Amino acid sequence: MPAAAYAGKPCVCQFRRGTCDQTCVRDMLDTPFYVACLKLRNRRCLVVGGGEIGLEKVEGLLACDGDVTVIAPEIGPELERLADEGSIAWERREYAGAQDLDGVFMVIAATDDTDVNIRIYDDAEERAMLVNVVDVPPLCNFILPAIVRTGPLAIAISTAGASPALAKRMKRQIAEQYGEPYARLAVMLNDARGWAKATLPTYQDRKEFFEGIVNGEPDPIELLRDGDDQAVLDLIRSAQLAAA
Ligand SMILES: C[C@@]1(CC(=O)O)c2cc3[nH]c(cc4nc(cc5[nH]c(cc(n2)[C@H]1CCC(=O)O)[C@@](C)(CC(=O)O)[C@@H]5CCC(=O)O)C(CC(=O)O)=C4CCC(=O)O)c(CCC(=O)O)c3CC(=O)O
Ligand SMILES: NC(=O)C1=CN([C@@H]2O[C@H](COP(=O)(O)OP(=O)(O)OC[C@H]3O[C@@H](n4cnc5c(N)ncnc54)[C@H](O)[C@@H]3O)[C@@H](O)[C@H]2O)C=CC1
Repeated sequence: MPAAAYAGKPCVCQFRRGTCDQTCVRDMLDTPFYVACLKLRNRRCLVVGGGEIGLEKVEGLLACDGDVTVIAPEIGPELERLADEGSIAWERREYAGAQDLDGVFMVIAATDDTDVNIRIYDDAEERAMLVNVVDVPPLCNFILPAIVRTGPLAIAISTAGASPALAKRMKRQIAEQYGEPYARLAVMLNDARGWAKATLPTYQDRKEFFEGIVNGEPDPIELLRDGDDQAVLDLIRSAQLAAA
């Protein structure tokens, strides 16, 4: 019986392994994913396919300052607008093969053609580069989490593919709990990092300084929730005076 995810469309397992026995679905839950935060600025990120899903992926990459190229014979109006304004490069053609991956850091395949998606995965794996074929776990060497992003804070939620719908629900709930005040506190503490490195001699001193503020009384998050940013700046200032 084919995996539910592939109902009505060709199952990737059939292409790669003959008969689909849902191995790919079991593999996912047995896979420990190494979670990292990638710098995309000035790195070439390729999205193959320019429909609704391609657009979603492009927006995620642009939000992280990726240098984005789309390869697709046809793209949607919003992608066309992004190409016209110079935010992305559009190569109006089909995926041509491994040479399209030259100098590319990461490729996301969002075409509606399974054979093309498989080729992209194989070409990328051959080069040991990052590849995600949208919604096809066996053709991904990285998967995308749901993300709650506020200022410098990014909270990533992954279920290892078990349930993207659940990841979306958790995203809503986490966004309600950790929002603006946490992001503002992170920025304020970042402003004190230079001082701490220059003034406090050991890692232990700096750890105590930052943990003292973050976990101290009064609670800086409560102060920020009340809109009292100045009280938090004062808190940091007095911790600096006490520590120096
Ligand atoms: C493995 C992974 C690979 C990857 O694509 O990276 C993958 C795979 C699959 N997704 C499927 C379905 C859906 N995916 C979404 C949504 C999102 N999917 C995302 C990530 C991932 N999806 C990776 C694992 C993430 C993790 O670790 O949990 C999110 C989080 C991030 C993003 O895409 O950027 C984004 C929400 C972002 C947000 O809103 O913030 C929805 C809901 C919706 O559409 O609104 C549904 C329908 C509901 C449901 O199925 O739960 C299917 C079945 C397809 C089918 O049935 O045909 C497969 C394949 C399979 O299960 O075999
Ligand atoms: N639309 C949706 O809500 C969802 C779609 N998906 C899957 O994601 C994939 C993309 O979805 P959509 O964006 O809706 O598809 P779409 O049909 O709107 O776009 C497909 C894109 O791929 C391009 N393309 C086709 N062959 C190509 C080739 N050889 N080289 C380069 N580009 C090529 C097309 O020109 C087009 O830009 C599909 O496999 C779909 O099953 C998965 C989950 C939800």
